[in-house]
Parts: sequence; C-alpha cells; structure tokens
Amino acid sequence: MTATPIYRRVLLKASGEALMGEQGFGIDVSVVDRIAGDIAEARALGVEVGVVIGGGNIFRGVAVASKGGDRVTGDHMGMLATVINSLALRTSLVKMGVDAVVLSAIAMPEICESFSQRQATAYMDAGKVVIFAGGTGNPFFTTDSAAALRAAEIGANALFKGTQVDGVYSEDPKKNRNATRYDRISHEDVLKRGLSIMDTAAIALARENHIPIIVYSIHEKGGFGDILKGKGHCTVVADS
Ligand SMILES: Nc1ncnc2c1ncn2[C@@H]1O[C@H](COP(=O)(O)OP(=O)(O)O)[C@@H](O)[C@H]1O
Ligand SMILES: O=c1ccn([C@@H]2O[C@H](COP(=O)(O)OP(=O)(O)O)[C@@H](O)[C@H]2O)c(=O)[nH]1
Repeated sequence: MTATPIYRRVLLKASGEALMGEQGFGIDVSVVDRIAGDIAEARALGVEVGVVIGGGNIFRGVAVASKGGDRVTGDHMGMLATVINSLALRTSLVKMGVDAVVLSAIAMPEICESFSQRQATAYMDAGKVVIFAGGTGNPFFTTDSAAALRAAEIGANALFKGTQVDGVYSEDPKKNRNATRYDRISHEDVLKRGLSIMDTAAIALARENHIPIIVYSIHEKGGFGDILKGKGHCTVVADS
C-alpha cells in the first residue's frame, strides 16, 4: 500500500553546489539522476513538486564582486547557471519517464518557456514537475529567495531545502562540530539567532506566508520521499 504523503504540493530547493558531486566544478550527472530519482519517488506518492535549483556549482555573483568585478553582471551569470542546472534536471526526469517542464524568470523562448504564476500552477495541477529557472530574475537575490517566492506563488504546503547538512544547528556545523541540531525551530528564532542556513529574505518570506521550511541533506538517497512519508531526518522550521 502506498503511504499517504504529509504534504500535497511542495517546492524543493536543491543546492547547486551539491550537483558537483566529487568534482570541483560543474555537473555530475549521477548526482542529478539521483535527485531526479528522489523527485520521481515523490511524484509516485502523488505529491505535486516544483523545483528551484541553485547555480553555485557553476557561478556565484558574489565571487565576481569579491574580485572587484561587476556584481550585477556576476549575478546575471549566476542566474544563467541555474538555467543550465534546470535543463540538466529536466533531462534526467524525462529520461525516467517523469513529465517535467522548465519555466525561466528570464525570457529565453528558444530554450524554455517563461515563468508566469498562472502557467506554473496549471502545469502543477496537471501533474508536471515544474522547474523554476533563472532565480527571481533579479540581481542581489539568491535561489533561496527564489524558492520562497515560488513556494508562495504556487501555494506550496512546504518548502524543502535540500542542502549540504542534515538540518538547522545552533551554529554552522561545518565550523563547529559540537553544534547541536534542532528537530523543530520557529522562523522567528532562526532569524533572531542569526542561523544562516538560508538567507534572511527567504526565511522572512516563508514566515509571512506561514510556509514551513524542511531542511534536510540532499545527499541522503530517498531522504525527500522519507520526509514526505512522515519518517525522514530533517529540521522543521515552522510557526511556533
Ligand atoms: N546554523 C546553521 N545550521 C545549519 N547549517 C548552517 C548553519 N549556519 C550556516 N550553515 C551552513 O549553511 C550551508 C547551507 O547553505 P547554502 O550555502 O545556502 O547551501 P546551498 O548550496 O544548499 O544553497 C550549510 O552547508 C552549512 O554549512
Ligand atoms: O534571484 C536570483 C538567484 C540567483 N542569482 C545569482 O545566481 C547565483 C547562484 O545562486 P545561489 O548562490 O543561490 O545557488 P546555490 O547556493 O544553491 O548553489 C547567485 O550567487 C547569484 O549570483 C541572482 O542573482 N538572483
């Protein structure tokens, strides 16, 4: 018997950096295939899935600015990187027989459709996985903010942050091995304690729209599906 998922419609933010796998740069197709497999499992449970992928495996605007370059151009390059990753994910999903479409915040009609809230919702209602490319379409933002924004626009029941660590800690666990992990914490406390698991704009937007954020390790095979079945390993950031 198939388990009943705890959320009907979700937005998954997949770390761009995770797509590198063991490489120092670019896309490891086996990692993309694994993430696509996790999404396929969620679809099989009947969950409607929207996805935002980062671009940090290819480009980050702040890296350009830190070397004295033009931040806005750097951010444009970062947004284009998210389009490349989105196309890679769509390819993997389609290969697995999962119907998926890329909608970009930056118009590039020869490559993919442009984003509109109406079209995105219609595709999700029809059971397609919708991959939101190009971030918010604006510089000085991140794909975390894009994920919170799209989650609000599509009426997602939860925002999943699939990242390098398995939850929210009292401090960055990569810097302090003794940091303690929370099973549950409020958006308010994440902001007040300056826990930088996601940028503050993303957390504030999720808080205003009462969207829980589920932080889990994107490296854990089947982790996404397990959480949807109510038995996964994660931190839930939700209204207190
Ligand atoms: N309080 C915290 N709890 C968990 N992770 C934290 C915390 N503070 C900083 N981090 C770091 O935030 C990183 C995830 O954020 P980010 O760089 O946006 O990754 P992503 O590639 O998923 O977008 C983690 O790899 C972790 O090292
Ligand atoms: O709305 C957005 C989303 C992303 N970016 C740029 O795209 C890069 C890649 O996104 P991000 O760093 O969020 O990816 P991730 O951390 O998930 O790898 C960012 O550094 C920004 O330069 C942007 O300018 N506006």
